[in-house]
Amino acid sequence: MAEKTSIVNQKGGVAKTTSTHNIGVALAKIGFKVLVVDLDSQASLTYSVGIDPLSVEDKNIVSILTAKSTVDIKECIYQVKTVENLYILPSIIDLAQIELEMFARSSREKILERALLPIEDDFDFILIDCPPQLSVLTINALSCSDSVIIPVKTDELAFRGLTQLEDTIEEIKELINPKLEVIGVIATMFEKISTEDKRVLKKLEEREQVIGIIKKTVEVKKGITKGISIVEAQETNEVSLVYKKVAKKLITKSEV
Ligand SMILES: Nc1ncnc2c1ncn2[C@@H]1O[C@H](COP(=O)(O)OP(=O)(O)OP(=O)(O)O)[C@@H](O)[C@H]1O
Repeated sequence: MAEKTSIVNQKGGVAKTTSTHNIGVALAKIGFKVLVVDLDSQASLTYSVGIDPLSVEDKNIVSILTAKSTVDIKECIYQVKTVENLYILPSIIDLAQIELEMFARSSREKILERALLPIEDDFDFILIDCPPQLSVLTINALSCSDSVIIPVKTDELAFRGLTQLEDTIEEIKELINPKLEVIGVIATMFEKISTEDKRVLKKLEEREQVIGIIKKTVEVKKGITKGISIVEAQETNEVSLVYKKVAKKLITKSEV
């Protein structure tokens, strides 16, 4: 059965998508079969792996989360062309609309878990890129995951949002999913020359299990329009090495 990990933070623009993509590529390159799930209606992860959401309009995450869906999830999963062993369950803009429908259903926290059940044994790892809200979609991701990775941008506002996120994770552990384990925080877009970044990183390290520090660099953005992650484009780049280290943490967790 796949190790399922949510990449989560209710703050926007903290590198959830970038982290999901790069950790997914790192795991796939080792030889694991990996599914990345785009749970964000902005469909950034879908774009990042080189898929136009319009080209998957009929078969995507919405198809399987909709009430009374009869679509086979296997038909909604696409191979990422540039990376062997990497697959995506893509998103489209309509995902925002089905949240309301999901909210009205009973067992609303378990809709994603039920949807993923038929393919769990087909993958070694499933990474879920969560939306930037503590919405019913995020709750679904946390409810079905074995573990959580939290990307946090090294600025004061991002740091302040952590308590609310950790409270939510604790509540989900208590009420819905006792197996959920926080693997740690990735400090993202860190700029060494910034005093604020250094101060926030120090506070993060004092309070959290920091499993990686990702520097802010233009190299990360470069591949996005081509659908190529930095772990693919520049295997030995410092950022790639950190994402590979984080991937190894997940492997260790899955072996326990
Ligand atoms: N290490 C980095 N250096 C420079 N830019 C980065 C880095 N990591 C991510 N970015 C850029 O920051 C922006 C936000 O990143 P990303 O989309 O991964 O964040 P997110 O948390 O998924 O956002 P959202 O909450 O909107 O889904 C993107 O333009 C991305 O290319």
